[in-house]
Amino acid sequence: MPISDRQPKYKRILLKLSGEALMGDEDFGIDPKVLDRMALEIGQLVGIGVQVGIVIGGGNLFRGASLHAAGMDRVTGDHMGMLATVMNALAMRDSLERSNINTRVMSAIPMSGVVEHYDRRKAQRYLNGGDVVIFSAGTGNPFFTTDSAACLRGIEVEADLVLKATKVDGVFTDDPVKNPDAEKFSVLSYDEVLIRKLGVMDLTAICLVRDHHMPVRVFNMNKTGALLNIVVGGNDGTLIAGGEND
Ligand SMILES: Nc1ncnc2c1ncn2[C@@H]1O[C@H](COP(=O)(O)OP(=O)(O)O)[C@@H](O)[C@H]1O
Ligand SMILES: O=c1ccn([C@@H]2O[C@H](COP(=O)(O)OP(=O)(O)O)[C@@H](O)[C@H]2O)c(=O)[nH]1
Repeated sequence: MPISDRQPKYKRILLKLSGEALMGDEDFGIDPKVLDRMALEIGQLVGIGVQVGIVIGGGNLFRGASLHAAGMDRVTGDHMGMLATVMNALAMRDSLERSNINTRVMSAIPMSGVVEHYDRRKAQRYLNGGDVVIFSAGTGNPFFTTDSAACLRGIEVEADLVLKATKVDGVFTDDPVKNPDAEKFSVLSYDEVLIRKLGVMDLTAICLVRDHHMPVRVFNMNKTGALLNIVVGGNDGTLIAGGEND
């Protein structure tokens, strides 16, 4: 049976796309080819009835910590980083809508006339109606990351799973980009991620999902079809879930 004919395992997911993933092979900015490929894969989920929320990062444009390292005030840098995520969200919406996928962009920072202000109940209504909802501007607060925003929004809108799309195949014993001997985990508890200091997500995000029992799957977005496969019950990447409190 083709995957696209299979029943989804999850009704509602929250997909975290890093800003860097949108760069493709470029050093900065957005590669429209990458956006269109992502739109195609997201459209496959919508096509089998999965409700999709998305949080996009901004690391392809600005990161507060890097701007601060270069001398800028940290909060100003974080504001720039959050605005960068809104630009990415607009580009993603454009690509999704060109693929005939109804898409809403909400922002944690009010931006009247450009995008809607984030409203949880409205977001849930849009998701129930089959629209893709992109949650932009992170949490709206400095000193947080879009990984934390993805976990927060996933918990708030009662997603069944947070999916973190990365450039690597999952969570490893060490950064696989730097250490070719690193080994991949198929399943990990939240506490193992914290105790082993596995750097794939920041600690704030991991603590949040642990406290609210939200499962997270880390997977490689460059593998065509991996996203759809996971949503129909496949085991691509690494599942972070469970532990003593579950
Ligand atoms: N233990 C680990 N397992 C997997 N990836 C790790 C680990 N430690 C660090 N990383 C790095 O984390 C990155 C994934 O995080 P991501 O949010 O996509 O990147 P970034 O933080 O650069 O935006 C991977 O590209 C990988 O290089
Ligand atoms: O709740 C948030 C989310 C993001 N950011 C800022 O936005 C930047 C871009 O987000 P992130 O680094 O998480 O993007 P990604 O790594 O996913 O591309 C961050 O570096 C922060 O400066 C922030 O201040 N608060």
